[in-house]
Amino acid sequence: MTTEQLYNQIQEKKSFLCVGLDVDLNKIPKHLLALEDPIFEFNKAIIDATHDLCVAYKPNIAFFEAYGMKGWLALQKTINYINDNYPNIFTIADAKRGDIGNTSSMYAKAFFEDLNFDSVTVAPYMGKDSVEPFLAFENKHTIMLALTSNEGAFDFQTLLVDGKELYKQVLETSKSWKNSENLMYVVGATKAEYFTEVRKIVPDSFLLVPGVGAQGGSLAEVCKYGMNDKVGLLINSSRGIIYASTGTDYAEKAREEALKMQQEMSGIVSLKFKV
Ligand SMILES: O=c1ccn([C@@H]2O[C@H](COP(=O)(O)O)[C@@H](O)[C@H]2O)c(=O)[nH]1
Repeated sequence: MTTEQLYNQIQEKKSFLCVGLDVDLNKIPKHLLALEDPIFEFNKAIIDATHDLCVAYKPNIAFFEAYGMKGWLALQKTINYINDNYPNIFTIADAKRGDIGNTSSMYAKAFFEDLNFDSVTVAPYMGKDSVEPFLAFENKHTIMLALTSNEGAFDFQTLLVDGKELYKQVLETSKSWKNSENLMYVVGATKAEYFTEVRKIVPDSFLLVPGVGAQGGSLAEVCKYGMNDKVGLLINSSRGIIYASTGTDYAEKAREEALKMQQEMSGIVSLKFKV
């Protein structure tokens, strides 16, 4: 999917919501556990209930890998279900990969070719040759960790390197890499006050923003400081949506939570673009 197609979706749906699919068998409604593939059935119901309110889905790969072969199969069925039924929706494999170039190429093939995700999250720590293999794929996107939503982000990401915070160095340096137009960045919603600085360096890039909902970040604050002329944000909520209820009404309640976020986004988009 191109960024233009993603932007068209945002305009059509008046939403820049990304629903995170972090499926934990200890948290899903108990009646699903009797089914052959509870993870997929859970995801399918959530996707069917929210697809018109969001523009992206972000399965976090850890939640699938944790269940071995069954988890990997559920991931494959989930991504195929989205691609077959809702092909306009942007898909993010939240895998936080990155290794020596030779290995990164194989990670990229796994997520872009085999599973056919539109994007994958990548850690920048190993530098240029660990990220460029992901960038080589046309119309696929590499979402690099810049300033993460967790407390530990302050351990390294805000340290000064040659007088500049490390996350700023990461943003600036990555712009010089081959096919850098295929980059997007993760910036946590819990650090809304940093968005102005981020936008000075990457004014036009899409930012994937986790940390609203369960982690307490504010959608309004992120939009105030982080939105660009094409919105430029994908706001993720996982637990706040998918675990809105642990009863048989879980999909309905997930829809209600997604709708609340979409309505807030719609208000912001209408105000900003006077539509
Ligand atoms: O900085 C980051 C990067 C990734 N994440 C991931 O996003 C979701 C957030 O889930 P919530 O339930 O909405 O808190 C989860 O998959 C994280 O691994 C992040 O939170 N922060």
